[in-house]
Amino acid sequence: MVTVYVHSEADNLPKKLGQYILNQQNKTLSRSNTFKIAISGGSLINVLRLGLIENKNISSKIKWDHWEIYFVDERIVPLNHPDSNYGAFKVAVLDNLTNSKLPKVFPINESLINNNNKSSHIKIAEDYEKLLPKQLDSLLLGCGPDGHTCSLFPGLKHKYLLEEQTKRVMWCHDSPKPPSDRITITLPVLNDSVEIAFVTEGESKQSIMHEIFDLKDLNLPTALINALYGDKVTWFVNDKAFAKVENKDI
Ligand SMILES: O=C1O[C@H](COP(=O)(O)O)[C@@H](O)[C@H](O)[C@H]1O
Repeated sequence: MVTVYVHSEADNLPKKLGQYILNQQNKTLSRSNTFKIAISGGSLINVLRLGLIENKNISSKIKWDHWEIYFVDERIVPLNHPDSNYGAFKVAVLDNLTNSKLPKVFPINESLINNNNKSSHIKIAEDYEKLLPKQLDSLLLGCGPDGHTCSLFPGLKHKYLLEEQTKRVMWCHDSPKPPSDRITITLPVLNDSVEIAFVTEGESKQSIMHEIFDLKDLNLPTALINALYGDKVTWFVNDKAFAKVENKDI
């Protein structure tokens, strides 16, 4: 069963998420030297800045030099492009790390980008798959208003991504949300990970939260992940996003 934390403004969702990540870090580093985490783009990035950089109580306890940071999905654009998930994370978080204890960060190989070239897109996905460890300690995911997460989109056109059982990273083409070409992790990576957290805020997510938590529509990648991996899934949502969910006793 999934765990859901619903936060009001005063509860401070970024602080709660920061505390959760810190606990994951400490738990992992008590048995290993490296904390391997994969993050999303979109609205999550600003929550990470607030929770891990601005919150000094938490930031002082983050052992960045023991972190390996990967991306659950990435748009196939140069790393300094405004649509790059790595680029957004760099500006919001990495550029604020002032001491020498920096994490190892694994962006896509931008030298492989060759515009509109199908085989180069596939190569970028294959190259990223080689970088990914067998097991990630923590996955931090977003949820789009259409129920997508990573670049796993609902609908027949993108079913090939959700159905993939072998490849761990795939090229997502014709993304309904621009940019059109992306790479994304697939379900085997979610299956192998230790913990999964979703972060969702705002009114624009109200309808989709109802579809995920009340209707449990398994055509939605997010609802499917709840059903498949519920025991290791935690949702951090704010009260605005959760306002239309009827079954609040999850
Ligand atoms: O395109 C993307 O969207 C999702 C959701 O973003 P959000 O801004 O609605 O939270 C994000 O998780 C994913 O990484 C990103 O590439």
